[in-house]
Amino acid sequence: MDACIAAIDQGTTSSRCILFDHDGRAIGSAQLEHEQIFPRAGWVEHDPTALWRNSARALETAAADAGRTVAAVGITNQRETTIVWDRATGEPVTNAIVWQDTRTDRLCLELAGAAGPDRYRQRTGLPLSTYFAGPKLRWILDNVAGARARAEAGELCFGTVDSWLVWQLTGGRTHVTDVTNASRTMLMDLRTLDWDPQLCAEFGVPLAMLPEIRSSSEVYAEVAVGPLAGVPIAGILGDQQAATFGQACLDPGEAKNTYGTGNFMLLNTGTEPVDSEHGLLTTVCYRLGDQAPVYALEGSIAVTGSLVQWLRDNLGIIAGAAEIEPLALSVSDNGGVYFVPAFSGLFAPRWRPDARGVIAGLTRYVNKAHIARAVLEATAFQTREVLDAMRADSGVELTTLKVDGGMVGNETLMQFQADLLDVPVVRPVVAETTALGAAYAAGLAVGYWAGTEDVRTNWAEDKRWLPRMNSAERDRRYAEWNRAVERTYGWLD
Ligand SMILES: Nc1ncnc2c1ncn2[C@@H]1O[C@H](COP(=O)(O)OP(=O)(O)O)[C@@H](O)[C@H]1O
Ligand SMILES: O=P(O)(O)OC[C@H](O)CO
Repeated sequence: MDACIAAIDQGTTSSRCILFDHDGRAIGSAQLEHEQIFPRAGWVEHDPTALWRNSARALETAAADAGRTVAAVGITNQRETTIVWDRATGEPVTNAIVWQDTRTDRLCLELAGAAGPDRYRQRTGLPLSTYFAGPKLRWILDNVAGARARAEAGELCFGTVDSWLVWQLTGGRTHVTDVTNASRTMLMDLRTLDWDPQLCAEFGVPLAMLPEIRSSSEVYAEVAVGPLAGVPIAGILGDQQAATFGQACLDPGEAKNTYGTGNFMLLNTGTEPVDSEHGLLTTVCYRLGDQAPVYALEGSIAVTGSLVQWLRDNLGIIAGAAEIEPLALSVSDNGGVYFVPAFSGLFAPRWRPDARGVIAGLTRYVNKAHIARAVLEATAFQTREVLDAMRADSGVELTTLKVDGGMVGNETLMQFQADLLDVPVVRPVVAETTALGAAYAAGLAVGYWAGTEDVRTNWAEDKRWLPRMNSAERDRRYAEWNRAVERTYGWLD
């Protein structure tokens, strides 16, 4: 039987492994959820050992079930989530601090100083925000007993989840990351693609604890533990960059939007970084071996699918995510309700750490179905803000928006999205584009696929939603949304 490529997708809510064949079709998978740990308001943690254990188990299970030879392993991961571990024992010094965690809000204000949050934007492409790994790493060094001294003595390693998984897969021999993940730390110079010693000094991060930055597609090492020992690890991409690659957005001007825990729209801008003046991030999209890096503009939204989970877990209005669609459709509109889920402040394009969530427009008339509708609409409205910023920064007018992620099974949301953007929304046959992108990166490095033309050829459309809302209605609703967003501002000092 033909060999296949395995992709580990270590995400915010679960770890999965998907196996792909030459046509880019999924031929097997396994998935395990892990605990979301909320020790205090604003704090979000994961147990690093659970992330590794679940990823390893998913890899082994998927490979055993498929019974095919695995030619290479690719890794894609929730980005920014920060792990520090002991170089000798592999023991984490504390839980992983997750990208959504806001404990570093005051630290970010201090680091910004009089220069403000855009102090490092030119060099890193990022505003100073709790979102990124640099401030989280600084927090660990400042707050975990003995961590700074041990880091300075070279005893500790830092990594985003990709680094952590490679370290574990190689039995502690290989400490690497790829350019896409490194570009989310605030410690890498976006143009040299290397750690910036001055930035590291300003963040108080010893260079000795940082992984080596490599491309997104090359053989880094072989798996050294478990039944897949000897298989090359040959691709690493942050999950949103992987989805962009898996969606075959390989030319400047092509974009995708992923609807998962949060939403992330990435626009390929080619081999030069484009500075954003409208609240987007400049990030590395991918780098294949020693080819020139490809950059992207990114609009990151912290809370979209996780608002559906919140409705399920915190309010109990639905028992499962799929129930939101029939509930929302049981009423003809949102009843005047707008739900702005600023649970971690607001990310792109507003970057308002002082904001907190608001449900606006409540009256005695409103019921849970209106709230469900407002929850779905919140994802589409936030995406509209990001697309407007993309347009303003790049001048690109998208002819279609490629979508993927867990929420795109929700047809009501997809139709509303097309209506609100006035752009057709297109879902591919393989909706697991994140894992697919990592598989392509790994498969290209070992010659399983010949070149990026294969990525393009394998992409196929499944369904398309065309805009059908009139512009007056679109403008009215968007104006109401904007009024609701303004009411979230200034809740925190
Ligand atoms: N039918 C649905 N309607 C709305 N949201 C959904 C639906 N199915 C799943 N979701 C949401 O999608 C998210 C899961 O998407 P996924 O891409 O697997 O996330 P991640 O990779 O961030 O873990 C969850 O937050 C869930 O609430
Ligand atoms: O795990 P996901 O799919 O929600 O992605 C999280 C992002 O990488 C955060 O930047």
